[in-house]
Amino acid sequence: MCTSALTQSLVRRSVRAGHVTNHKYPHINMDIDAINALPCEDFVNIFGNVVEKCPLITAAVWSRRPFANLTALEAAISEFIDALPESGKEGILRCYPDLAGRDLQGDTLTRESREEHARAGLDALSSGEALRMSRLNWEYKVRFGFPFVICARMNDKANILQQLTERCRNERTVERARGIEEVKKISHLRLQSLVLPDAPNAPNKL
Ligand SMILES: NC(=O)N[C@H]1NC(=O)NC1=O
Repeated sequence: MCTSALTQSLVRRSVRAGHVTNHKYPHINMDIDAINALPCEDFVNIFGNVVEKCPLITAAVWSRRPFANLTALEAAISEFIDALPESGKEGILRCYPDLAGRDLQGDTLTRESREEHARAGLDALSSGEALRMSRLNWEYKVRFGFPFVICARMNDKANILQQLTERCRNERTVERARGIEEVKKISHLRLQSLVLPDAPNAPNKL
């Protein structure tokens, strides 16, 4: 297991209701004070995939400590994203894998994304659904130059297919903003499940 996966697994196992010992730091509790005290490397190991494959955002936000609470940490991530030029926002969208795409088939999704796919039933599509999803994802990407992004944990596969069909008809600026809204929803749930693993939407409830 790589350091990042190990740290995340330790934190998931050891953090309960935001106040239980983190095994990597036996002397501290992983409440907001403990999060604020993390060195950058560990902060990034734990929170680096809150925005998919964008640990740079986590490393940048680390310098905004101390955070009053988890909401403040989430707000710092959102503000960082909002301050990016449009090309930066599109870059973030391009870091997300296609839903039910090549990474799912090749088992190369990140842990978070794999759990989100499973939550929406995207790992169990019929061949007809898989074909439709693949065509629409391709059509969307050709039209906009970035992949369709939606918070899978807040939708089921039927809903995702419907949204994908409808959103293909939008203007590029509308879709860029819409995609970033979805990125923030995904980040919110990822943060919650890291720090509050007993939350109703946490992946360990699968
Ligand atoms: N393309 C896309 O929306 N991907 C993502 N959505 C989600 O909830 N997890 C992802 O990886």
